[in-house]
Amino acid sequence: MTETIEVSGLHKRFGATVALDGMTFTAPPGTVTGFVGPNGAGKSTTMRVILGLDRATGGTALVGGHRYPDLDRPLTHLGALIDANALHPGRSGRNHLLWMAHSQGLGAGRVDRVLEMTGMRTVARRRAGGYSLGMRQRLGISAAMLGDPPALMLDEPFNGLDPEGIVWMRSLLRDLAAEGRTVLVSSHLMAELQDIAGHVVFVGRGRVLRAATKDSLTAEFGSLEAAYLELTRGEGALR
Ligand SMILES: Nc1ncnc2c1ncn2[C@@H]1O[C@H](COP(=O)(O)OP(=O)(O)OP(=O)(O)O)[C@@H](O)[C@H]1O
Repeated sequence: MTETIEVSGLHKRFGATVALDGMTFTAPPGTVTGFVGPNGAGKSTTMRVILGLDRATGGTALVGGHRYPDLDRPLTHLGALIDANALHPGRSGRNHLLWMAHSQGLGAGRVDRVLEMTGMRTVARRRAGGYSLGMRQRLGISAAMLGDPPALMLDEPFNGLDPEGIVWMRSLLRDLAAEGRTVLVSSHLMAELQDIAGHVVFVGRGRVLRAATKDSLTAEFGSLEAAYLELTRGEGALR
């Protein structure tokens, strides 16, 4: 079960704004790949293009060699957490997952297993509208894990988690990568990635500034935070 996430030469504009300007990198199996850069660098747009939610004007985005929209039962190839708020507030967390599972030919047993894995079992029958951001993030991870996919792509998964949740998320991501999965994680929190990332892709203004192993970056700059500050200097203007 290995599925590499590969983006090559992605271009995307929103009107006059260039969101992606030749974005190219690979997230390999068996490691956490950190995807980092200032606000507006193009991280979320890249993830949305990979999922087929935004259409690039050029380039390719492949999961295990295939375009995500072409995959049969896509949740069994790539699990994604893009927007933890994308929930029907009146529906329970469990019903939200049951509906997703059904669309992929997966049963209620798998739903209960992922709810257990993310610590959501006891609150899963409550209305999702009453969930804290941390609970919504955990439900989003549950959804991403539904199809037991070999690749995961998570946009800011540490957002809204309390310290216990952050420790839990770190060890979950580390374990998922240790199982051989591809784990692509965007974050602004270099301290969270320092311990768990094997590779880091730094981006700014829609393209890659540097992609390297965490060890080589730490050897060169001292820490990921120092690497971030050096590599993204001047790239941070909100666009
Ligand atoms: N739907 C949209 N309409 C117009 N512009 C957009 C849209 N989505 C993204 N953009 C613009 O594209 C650029 C890249 O945005 P994107 O959200 O991909 O960056 P990001 O790296 O994820 O930022 P952040 O760290 O703030 O989440 C920004 O200039 C943003 O304003």
